[in-house]
Amino acid sequence: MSHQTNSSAGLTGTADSSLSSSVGEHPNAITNRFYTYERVEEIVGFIQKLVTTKPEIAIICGSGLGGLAELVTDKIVVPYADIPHFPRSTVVGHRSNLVFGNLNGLYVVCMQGRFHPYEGYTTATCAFPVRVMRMLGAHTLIVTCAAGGVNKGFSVGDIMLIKDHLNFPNLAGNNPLIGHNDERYHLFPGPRFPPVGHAYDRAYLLKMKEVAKKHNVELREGVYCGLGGPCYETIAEINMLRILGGDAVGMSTVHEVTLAAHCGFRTLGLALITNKCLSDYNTTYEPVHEDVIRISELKANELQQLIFDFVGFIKDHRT
Ligand SMILES: O=P(O)(O)O[C@@H]1C[C@H](O)[C@@H](CO)O1
Ligand SMILES: Nc1nc2[nH]cnc2c(=O)[nH]1
Repeated sequence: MSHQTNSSAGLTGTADSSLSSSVGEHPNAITNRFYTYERVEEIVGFIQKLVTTKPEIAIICGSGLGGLAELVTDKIVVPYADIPHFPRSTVVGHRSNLVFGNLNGLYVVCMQGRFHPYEGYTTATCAFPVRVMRMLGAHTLIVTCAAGGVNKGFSVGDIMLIKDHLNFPNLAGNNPLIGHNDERYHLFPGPRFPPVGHAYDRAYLLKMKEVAKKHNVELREGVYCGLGGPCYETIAEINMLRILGGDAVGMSTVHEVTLAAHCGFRTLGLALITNKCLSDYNTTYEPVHEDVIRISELKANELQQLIFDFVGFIKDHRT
């Protein structure tokens, strides 16, 4: 099964000329003109021919955390390469599959591999699968990521509940919602000016703390800083993030959660602290991606157990 995909289409502006507009030449506007309502619908329709059960939970697997999808039973694996118009993951530690199946009693869809702006994708392209998963029927998003520990009290291997984020690309005028606000998403018509103050669901956060307690896992809680990458941070940048109230730093998540808030997902965010961040000019240690993957894989079981139990909670408390 193979379909002609055009992963760069969202970047290069090869969208239909009929969709062109005299405004919005920002790359995200071009992406959003490419990933139109019809195109998202087409992708959803394609997937629904292969997967007839509606997923309730959408899970995005961070670097080295794709093993989460292995917990799913009665799996249907749909490679990104087979899905029309879908981008590909190009980063070590990220596969390129949507994995559907049962997780602790609920039907889920896992993104086994995400897209990052440093791969050359716009933040809108990176985040658009969130809309696909919402249109497939999911109401809850569990987003996971690897991150550096900005908070000096954090240790490598800690799991941090994301209570809020600092979205640096957004602060610099790069938001995945730039472009036409298409109100045809009638199941989840996000407003032109969406609030994101409660993008991370408070009740979910509290529930995850209970789940962790049962497993004797001490969770951290904090603010995730989303930067563009691919460079890890300078010492001055880490010092700045600390002053701004950041606890962990990464290169993903914030654009996904922005789109999730727009389309009405309830979101739980978990960051695995895979490395310390540079703190002073005498430190010789620098973060490397190999360490990020190694620590993620080492801690994956613990994170998977927490998510497995959390999904069980959602199942028992569905309205
Ligand atoms: O995809 P996530 O955010 O889990 O991965 C982080 C950010 C970079 O992709 C990579 C750097 O090591 O890890
Ligand atoms: N930006 C950033 N991303 C990461 N992903 C994992 N560790 C790090 C880090 O230290 N900085």
